[in-house]
Amino acid sequence: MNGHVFVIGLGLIGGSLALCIKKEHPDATIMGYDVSEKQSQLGKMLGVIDEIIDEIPKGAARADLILIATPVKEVERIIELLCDVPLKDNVIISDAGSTKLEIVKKAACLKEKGITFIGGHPMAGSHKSGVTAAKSILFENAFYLLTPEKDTRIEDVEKLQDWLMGTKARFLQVMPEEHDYITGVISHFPHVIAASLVHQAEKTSLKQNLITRLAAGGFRDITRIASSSPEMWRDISLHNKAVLIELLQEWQNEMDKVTQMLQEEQEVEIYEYFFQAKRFRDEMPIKEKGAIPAFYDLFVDIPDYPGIISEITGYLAKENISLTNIRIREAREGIYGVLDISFQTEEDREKAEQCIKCYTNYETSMGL
Ligand SMILES: NC(=O)C1=CN([C@@H]2O[C@H](COP(=O)(O)OP(=O)(O)OC[C@H]3O[C@@H](n4cnc5c(N)ncnc54)[C@H](O)[C@@H]3O)[C@@H](O)[C@H]2O)C=CC1
Ligand SMILES: O=C(O)C(=O)Cc1ccc(O)cc1
Repeated sequence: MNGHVFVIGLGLIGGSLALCIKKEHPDATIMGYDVSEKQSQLGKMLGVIDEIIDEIPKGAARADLILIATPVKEVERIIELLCDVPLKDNVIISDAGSTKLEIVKKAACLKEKGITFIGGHPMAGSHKSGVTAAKSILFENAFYLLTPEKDTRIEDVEKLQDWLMGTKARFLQVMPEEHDYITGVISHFPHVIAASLVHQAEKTSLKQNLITRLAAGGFRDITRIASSSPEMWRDISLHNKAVLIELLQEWQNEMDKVTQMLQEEQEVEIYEYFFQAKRFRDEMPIKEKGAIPAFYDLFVDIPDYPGIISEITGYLAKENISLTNIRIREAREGIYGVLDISFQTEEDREKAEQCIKCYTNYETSMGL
């Protein structure tokens, strides 16, 4: 397709969407605006966008497609602004926010002006932020939820999907309320729990300093998402507070039951609690994209001695496994470091894990 695409918010998601659109529609002009000049400059330097826009109205007036990929409270403010500026009659506006109900409500002013707004949410991403983390394969095979209204023209939904074809995502239409409940359960609530586990570890580590040093494996996996942008998650939590409060109440009731099972040493019930959780989780299509992040990173605990990186990359090369990036993430107590190796596919990551297990005794994990 030919035309002007205006991406507002050049972070992980906005940058990745821009790359996907450029790949599929090389004749399109991608304009980008970010409140942070640094992100805009980086976006241009990395070839994520063709043109930097310095004020939203300037880009909006020329756009055939506007994609808003800022934190969700900012999405609302930007929609308000777009309601008051000149736009092309046939422009399509969409967003990538993790919540939909408040955003779709806010977009009523666009509808009054005869402008098409279709809520969107690509269900893949990561705890990383910023345009430098953007990549065109981020959404491949992931679900991409759209929330058109009953009277949204089918041609407009199709046009939006055509623009977004390069994501190679699977589009699915849902109602905004339904969207916020589902993502509340599978994404927003787990985020609150991950943050709470980290808080608990921090508090307890004041009394017992071995806690942070020994926190690895399961703790690392279950809390990886707590390293995501606090600004983004503040906004998501406020937008979806009704769902989150309901889920927190249910969770507290369940934790009361677990407390009771432990106090009364109810062996059978405790076994069942873990068994039923394992059964349901094992049946979930959790390996599919959308359920897990699209960054195929493998973390390897490595001893701190010269030549360790070339030793590991040597093993991977021997097995013909290509990596896309490698860096040391942290050094612990001057003894261990964590090597963060990124791969193009899940298959490569799994092969690498086997390879490192085969050649070394170093511990590996999928999340930091
Ligand atoms: N990170 C993830 O895995 C996913 C995030 N989302 C949603 O996508 C949106 C963007 O998230 P990320 O790209 O991860 O965040 P990010 O932090 O990487 O990027 C957000 C960008 O928006 C910019 N920004 C903030 N306010 C702005 C404003 N008023 N005008 C212009 N730019 C502004 C920031 O400077 C930043 O560069 C959020 O709404 C988030 O809920 C959706 C799917 C996955
Ligand atoms: O990092 C992860 O595992 C994520 O779950 C990323 C993510 C964050 C927010 C979304 O709305 C969708 C996906």
